[in-house]
Amino acid sequence: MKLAIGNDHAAVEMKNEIVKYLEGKGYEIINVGTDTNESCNYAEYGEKVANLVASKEADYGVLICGTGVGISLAANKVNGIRACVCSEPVTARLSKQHNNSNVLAFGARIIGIETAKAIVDGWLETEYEGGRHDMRVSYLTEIEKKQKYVEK
Ligand SMILES: O=C[C@H](O)[C@H](O)[C@H](O)COP(=O)(O)O
Repeated sequence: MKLAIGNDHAAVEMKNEIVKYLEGKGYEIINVGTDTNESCNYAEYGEKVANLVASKEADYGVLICGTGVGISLAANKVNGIRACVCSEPVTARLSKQHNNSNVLAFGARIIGIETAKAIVDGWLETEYEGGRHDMRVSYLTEIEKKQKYVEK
């Protein structure tokens, strides 16, 4: 499985740990995050990962910034992306099972590395359930198609 990973300056160390952890488990990683502590814009990295997932160059995306919020907001602007910020594994699992999330986000300033690993494990191990959730998840795509308010 191919995973795209992105991060801003707040999450370089955690990104490196997570990349090492996931590579150790056999995942192929496309790292498009920053590798320096120089202040940068999380939105650029959320966009990069989202585009890799939307274009199917990656199966899933993992995003890390200070809180996970800004970088997931950016990813969710890309059509087809369902990015969820999770600070514990139960929400991460349910975001896949019920919401078919395709991008996982969390905050390097919010959680520790062991929680981050548990969140990533739970999310990657869980499958989308389908069934009653299909029409709800499909409606998210319908919202994208209906979008008409463009901020200039
Ligand atoms: O949602 C945004 C992220 O948490 C950023 O990592 C954070 O805003 C960066 O903050 P600072 O510029 O103070 O390092």
